[in-house]
Amino acid sequence: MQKTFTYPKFEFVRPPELVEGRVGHYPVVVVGAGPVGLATAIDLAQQGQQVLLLDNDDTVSLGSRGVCYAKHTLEVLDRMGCGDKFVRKGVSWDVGRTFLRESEVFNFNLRPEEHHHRPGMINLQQYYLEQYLVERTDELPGLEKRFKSNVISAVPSDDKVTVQVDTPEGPYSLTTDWLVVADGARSPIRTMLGLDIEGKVFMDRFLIADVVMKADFPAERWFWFDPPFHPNQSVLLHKQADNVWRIDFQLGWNADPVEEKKPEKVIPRIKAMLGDEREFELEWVSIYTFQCRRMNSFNHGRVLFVGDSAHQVSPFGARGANSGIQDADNLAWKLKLVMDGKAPATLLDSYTEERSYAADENIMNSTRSTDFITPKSNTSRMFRNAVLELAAQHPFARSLVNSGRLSVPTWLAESSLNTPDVDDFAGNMIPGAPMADAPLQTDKGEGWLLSEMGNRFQALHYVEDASLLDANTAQSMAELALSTVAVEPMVVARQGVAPAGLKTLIDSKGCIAQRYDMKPGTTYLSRPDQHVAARWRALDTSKLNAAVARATCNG
Ligand SMILES: O=C(O)CCc1cccc(O)c1
Repeated sequence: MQKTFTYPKFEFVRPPELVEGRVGHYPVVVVGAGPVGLATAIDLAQQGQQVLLLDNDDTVSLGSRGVCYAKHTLEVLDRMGCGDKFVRKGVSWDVGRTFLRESEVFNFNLRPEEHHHRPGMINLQQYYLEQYLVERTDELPGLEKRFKSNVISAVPSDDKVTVQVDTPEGPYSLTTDWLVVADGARSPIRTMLGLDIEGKVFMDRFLIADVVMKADFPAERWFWFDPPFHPNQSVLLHKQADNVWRIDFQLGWNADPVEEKKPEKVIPRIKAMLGDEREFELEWVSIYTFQCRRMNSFNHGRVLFVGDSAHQVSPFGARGANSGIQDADNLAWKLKLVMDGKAPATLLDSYTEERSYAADENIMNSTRSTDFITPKSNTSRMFRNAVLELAAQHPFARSLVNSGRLSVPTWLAESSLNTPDVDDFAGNMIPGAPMADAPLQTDKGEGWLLSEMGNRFQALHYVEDASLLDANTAQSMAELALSTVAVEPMVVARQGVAPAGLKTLIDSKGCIAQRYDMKPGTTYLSRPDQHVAARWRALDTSKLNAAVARATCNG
């Protein structure tokens, strides 16, 4: 199996610890070169941080566990300098359809409005995601990768973490100021540290069949309840790159995972679905069960947990890898400020605060979908079936159909890092919101708001005509860039070029003003991870500086 992808092999290179027989010290070590570890290492290295990335394997993910990458994840990957590659190779889609038997009962569109750069979702095999992220790491000086390097012990103390690494040429030790753990759902490091992860296991089994076939089905998510080709169970279909199609068959808890993986069991299931005439080849087959659970805290002194090591959900809604990449997005800028001495270590508590809030939202959505797909009792099954029967005719029932609510970024509305609104605003770009994209023009031509945002604090100040910005305002904006935690000032305008060399973003289609409810004088403060931190109807740099202090725990 696996005919469409050639696995890269990453060589083991003897590290200086083994060559020179010494204990190396590193400012930050990331363990695990899956999507989340790679993203964290990239984000830190992009900010000029020296990073060591350790992985126990020498290639990318065997088979494709993750499939769907959401619009927001693509925007994060854009900020990490590699979004285009994913969108070029991936299959973009916006529409999902849910069927009961052979009839469509419900559909959704992930991109209900125009003028966004990225699609609602792309589907791309996890091995491509990892390969492209590895390629991005190759472009970043200061990011060292070590493959075939298995962490066998991690001992934290007040001022460092001591790590033992096993390799094909023997073990060695190193120390690090910060250890970022991205070693997956079973997280050996979590176990080594005796830390718990709590939640529930779902009593169901699913078969993943990735098949290669030429099919002209649309690039949409199709989900069936009780289809004639797989009665009383559910089936999910997604198109991936290279004409690979992901089919998930619900099997029930009593299915034998060894038997069900055999081609002689899998192929008839696929033929029942696609018909005898359609030619296909099996690419990858796997059986999975899942859990919804999370750690109580994601930061433990100098050890920080990201992705599946910290929290897990069912695949329905594609909230696993997408939320893991948002962990990286949330953690990297905070850790960098702490490492640079520009923020206290308490800023890392806000990583747990914000990302455990997100994990709870993901677990809640994932649990609801799973309960709908796998009802726990006869009563729940009767209710579920009644909802499905009613949904085709009655809109009220449609909203109760739940085959997975697809990943969207978390609105960090409750975060202690936000400065609450004191002025009136319409719309949803509230403090804590992930910033909405919008088309614009710069002196380089047409572009997108989010391409101008991120990796630093920024202040967006709106005027009608940038050339009429008064000298005092321009001067106070320019001074924002000189603070310890620098804020890049930018002017958003319908026309004109701002004085004093301030960057001007032309809101060519009026979408920025509309999406952010901007009026002349409106000022937004955004965080390095493209979340809104604060906003006012007029620029007051003392309020803005206080909001930066609050967003960095310097207040
Ligand atoms: O469409 C969905 O809800 C998720 C699709 C998915 C994600 C990860 C694995 C998998 O087999 C299916």
